[in-house]
Amino acid sequence: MVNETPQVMTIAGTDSSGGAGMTADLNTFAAHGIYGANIVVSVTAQNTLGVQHVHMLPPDMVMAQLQSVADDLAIRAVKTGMLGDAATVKTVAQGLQQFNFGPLILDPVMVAKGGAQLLSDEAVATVRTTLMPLATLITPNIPEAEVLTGRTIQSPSDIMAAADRLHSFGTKNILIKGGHGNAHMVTDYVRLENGEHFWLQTTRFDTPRTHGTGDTISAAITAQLGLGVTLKTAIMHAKAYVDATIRDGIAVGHGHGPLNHFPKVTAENQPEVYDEI
Ligand SMILES: Nc1ncnc2c1ncn2[C@@H]1O[C@H](COP(=O)(O)OP(=O)(O)O)[C@@H](O)[C@H]1O
Ligand SMILES: Cc1ncc(COP(=O)(O)OP(=O)(O)O)c(N)n1
Repeated sequence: MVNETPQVMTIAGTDSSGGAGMTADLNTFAAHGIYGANIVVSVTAQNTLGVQHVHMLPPDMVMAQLQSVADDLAIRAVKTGMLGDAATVKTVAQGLQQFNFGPLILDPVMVAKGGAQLLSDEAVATVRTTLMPLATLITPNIPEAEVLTGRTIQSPSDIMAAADRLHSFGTKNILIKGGHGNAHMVTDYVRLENGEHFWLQTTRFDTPRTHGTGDTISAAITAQLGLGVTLKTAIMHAKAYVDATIRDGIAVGHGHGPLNHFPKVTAENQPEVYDEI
């Protein structure tokens, strides 16, 4: 008898250039040796220069995909990426309550690196009220954390206050990603359900080839959870992995280029961990 292959799932939009969204998620799952199911909510015409067109799938088609997977597969962890609009957010929340797909990693994708809006303004409140209470972990970047909390973030204490506020919306664990800006170091902040909190710091790579970093770290966490590690270990592995995907880069396109989802991970990729910064 063959042991069941571990399975995880992404609920996201496609990226025709293959760098972000569902492709980044599936490549990340494959790089971790875990099987990935995929629920498509939107199709984007997109390249490394920007997003040219977005087509949302009807909510009943999203629900039909969720039903099909639930009827047959054994999903151990699920992540959401680009969800686009309030109707889709509501449908996904309904599906996640109806079916058991394991822990939810909520990547609240709002704006692509090129500036295109990937979540409508009215959908932000829906994410807050319907998905955040279901999520095991939310992974906003700084601008997304500002929108979700309604507060400006300018300092480490602002980041910690934002994490507390995000926690008050019902999400158990928080990872605020620090890729935006141009400081010499990139610093992510983690606040866990047990009250533990710490900063993860790595050297910033001075490169435009960072398309899909947010998708990739959240997919790596999802993959690790599917493989059975603790959330803290999953976050540490995922941080080292995303660092390697940038460090061991590839040259594709003329703008914000994609990552190398099959990189060499070395000791250099391990983040420094600080209780305070
Ligand atoms: N230039 C960079 N060098 C090193 N790490 C980066 C760089 N840009 C982003 N990261 C890391 O990639 C992950 C995703 O961060 P971020 O870019 O803020 O997310 P998003 O893609 O959602 O905007 C974080 O762990 C962040 O620290
Ligand atoms: C279809 C789709 N989904 C998500 C994104 C944004 O991905 P993210 O990982 O947040 O990365 P950047 O584009 O900001 O690097 C996208 N562009 N398209």
